[in-house]
Amino acid sequence: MKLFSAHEMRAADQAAADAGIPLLLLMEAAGRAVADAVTRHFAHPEVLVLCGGGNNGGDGYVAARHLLASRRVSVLELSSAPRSDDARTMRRALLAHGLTPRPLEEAALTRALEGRPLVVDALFGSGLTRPLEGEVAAAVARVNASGCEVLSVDVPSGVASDTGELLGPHVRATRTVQLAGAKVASLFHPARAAFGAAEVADIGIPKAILEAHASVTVLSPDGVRAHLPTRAPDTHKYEVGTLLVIAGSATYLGAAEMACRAALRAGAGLVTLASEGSFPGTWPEIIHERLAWDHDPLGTLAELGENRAQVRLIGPGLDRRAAAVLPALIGQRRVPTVLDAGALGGGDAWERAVRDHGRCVLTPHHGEAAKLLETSAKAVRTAPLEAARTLAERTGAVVVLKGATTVVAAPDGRTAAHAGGHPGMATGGTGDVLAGLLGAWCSDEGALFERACAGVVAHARAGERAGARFGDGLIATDLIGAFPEAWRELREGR
Ligand SMILES: NC(=O)C1=CN([C@@H]2O[C@H](COP(=O)(O)OP(=O)(O)OC[C@H]3O[C@@H](n4cnc5c(N)ncnc54)[C@H](O)[C@@H]3O)[C@@H](O)[C@H]2O)[C@@H](O)CC1
Ligand SMILES: Nc1ncnc2c1ncn2[C@@H]1O[C@H](COP(=O)(O)OP(=O)(O)O)[C@@H](O)[C@H]1O
Ligand SMILES: [K+]
Repeated sequence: MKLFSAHEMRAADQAAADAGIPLLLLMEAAGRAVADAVTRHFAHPEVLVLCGGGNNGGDGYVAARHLLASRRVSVLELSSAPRSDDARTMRRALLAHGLTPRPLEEAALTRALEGRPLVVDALFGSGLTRPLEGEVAAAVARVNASGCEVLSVDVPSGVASDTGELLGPHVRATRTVQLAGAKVASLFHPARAAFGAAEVADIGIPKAILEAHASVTVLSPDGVRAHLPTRAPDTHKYEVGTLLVIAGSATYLGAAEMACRAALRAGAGLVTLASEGSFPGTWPEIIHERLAWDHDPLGTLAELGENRAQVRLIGPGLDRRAAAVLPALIGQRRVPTVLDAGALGGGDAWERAVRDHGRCVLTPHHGEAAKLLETSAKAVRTAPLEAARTLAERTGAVVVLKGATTVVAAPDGRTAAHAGGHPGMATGGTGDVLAGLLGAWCSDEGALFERACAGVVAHARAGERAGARFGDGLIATDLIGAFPEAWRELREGR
């Protein structure tokens, strides 16, 4: 499934019109899809449709007409003269069926809500240009306070469709029928919550046109299945990807260990941890190589044979002293290299090393991305798609921008987003687990973007499984425990 900005959606509409499918046809399909969703999900005998002056209101008139056959329908409208020609046409069609919209005034709305109807919110869609205020804002507040169930058309009115940020008063929908494609706001918090249950309705725009106009893919288990690693029955450990993990410090040895454990559970052929100090070795499968950051660490690492480091993961819990050699360390081997946490150093030399390397995967959270982009974490949170794309373009690396919704961006512009997982994953170490499993899965250097996408979905699925068991009290090692079953579910399409 694709994710659309308002601009991309308008371009797709226009392309459909140019190809011979006028907007009026799309509006008819949109309104019918909304009426169908009402029939499928709500039993209310009474439906109150609120129509704005744009095309979103036009969809509302169409839905009202289709619902007349099965429900008691009333329509309140923001302006008695809709601005768009198509919406005007649809309003006339409704009049022809004997239903006359009334002005959306305070007294009329209060009276209508007393009957506890299902409210169909067709006030504003993707054409919102500024926060709601005045009478409209008051009407939205009244609808929210009424406790009535609300089905929003395309976007909950007042939510700006291109950002997860909430700009002002908005409808809190029970369900939203998005038209033709998912909107950016439906995937990112906090706006995501305003959509309630979100679905996408096909309104007759040809698939090829939709594909050509959207730049972001919404990740799903079905979408990444083809990119899960598989192994031949006669394979051996040096063929499925050996991983060198350069990580850990006296304080953060656990981060290194969790990354190594996750990599093993994600099928790495051999996992070697290079860190300073002694390693407790609670998992005997992890091979430990001692490293001294003050004494020729690059020399020690160079001595490790090629076959021990077909992929590298650098960063979880990394000793601060490693910062001095990071650029040289990144450039030391040209194998796929995942850079996480302490290895996301930033600065000119670091950026050059990452770019020259050309096979890196960066896994910043919002704070780390902000540091790399020399901006604020708030700016990254407000525009995560742009932040991930910019970083990927600047560094030539695949970027996994982590958060409640995670964005994956490739230097060639491909972008994907995933809103899975569980809020319990907001706990120390879950990022180390992701880094470890990406290390295991990024052995296919021709498909770093695809493997990163698959890893993000599998990690989130493990979080969902662990969340179902432990709730908000889940801890990072629970993800490792849940991972094999999550991987199997993805593979088998369960
Ligand atoms: N491909 C699609 O997705 C299709 C979308 N259609 C509908 O068209 C909608 C977009 O239509 P429009 O572009 O007409 O936009 P809207 O229907 O969202 O309305 C925007 C109108 O309200 C005004 N406005 C914006 N913000 C305001 C504010 N805060 N206070 C008061 N007035 C404000 C604008 O000037 C504009 O006239 C979609 O959301 C969808 O419902 C369908 O009708 C057909 C196809
Ligand atoms: N509310 C949430 N919902 C879903 N996933 C989340 C949520 N919060 C965090 N995550 C996921 O958990 C991981 C946290 O990573 P990170 O912040 O690097 O943690 P740490 O550095 O402690 O390991 C990321 O993969 C992120 O996508
Ligand atoms: K709406």
